[in-house]
Amino acid sequence: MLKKLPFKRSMSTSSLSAETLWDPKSNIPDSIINYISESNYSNKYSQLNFFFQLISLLKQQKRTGWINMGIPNPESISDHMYRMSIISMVLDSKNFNNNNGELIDFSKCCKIALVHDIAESLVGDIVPHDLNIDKVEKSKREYKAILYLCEIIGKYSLENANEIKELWIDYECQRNFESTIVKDIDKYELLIQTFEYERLNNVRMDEFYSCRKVIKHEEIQKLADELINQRNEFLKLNNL
Ligand SMILES: Nc1nc2c(ncn2[C@H]2C[C@H](O)[C@@H](COP(=O)(O)O)O2)c(=O)[nH]1
Ligand SMILES: [Mn+2]
Repeated sequence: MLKKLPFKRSMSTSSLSAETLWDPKSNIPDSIINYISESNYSNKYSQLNFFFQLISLLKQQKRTGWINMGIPNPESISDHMYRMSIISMVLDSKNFNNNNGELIDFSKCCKIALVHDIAESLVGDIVPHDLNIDKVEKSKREYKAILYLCEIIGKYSLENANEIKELWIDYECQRNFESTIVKDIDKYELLIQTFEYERLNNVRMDEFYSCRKVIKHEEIQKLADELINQRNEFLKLNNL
């Protein structure tokens, strides 16, 4: 169950590193860099304001999967994470069983949903099977990006920075029950959005439904299957 980061990680957090030539700072657009001179970095509030400007990149960047399909006005990365956090708030924990009787912390699911793609602010939204960037390089870049983002937050609150970093690693390594639920929600949310774009554009995008087979938790399988039934009705009605 415990999956490791797909690259070597030394034990002590202080010397963690992800060997890649890619540098988070090189991906910060001039629109942000130009308005924050080095001198303004002096206090913790300017650091936090800088971090919040970096989060804007999640609101601005549209999800690559939709761009590649030519979907007009596609959702952003943060749109995706927002609905995932709402789904985490609504799901009934009584319908999830982690086999060892522990209570599932859905507020943790909510937090994981909100941070799981935060590194994409600087790395970008890389689609599965991207021919230019393999999974290991993607993970290294995202890990370097989360360390960079949390270093900035840490200038204001080391505790909160560490929480965000650990929640992100929870998801990346799927190292607890909550993160496996959020992984399922990530796929289910993609299905919801796919069906919505199919209806809006009167097209079918079959390839996105392949993610149904990796949804593990029965409650989310039920939600996904109900959505797919509705989608199949839509395809029939519209001869697609
Ligand atoms: N063309 C496809 N794109 C896909 C598929 N599954 C996900 N995606 C897209 C959606 C996002 O743009 C990006 C990754 O999303 P994460 O939430 O995992 O960061 O890839 C697919 O089957 N086909
Ligand atoms: Mn995601």
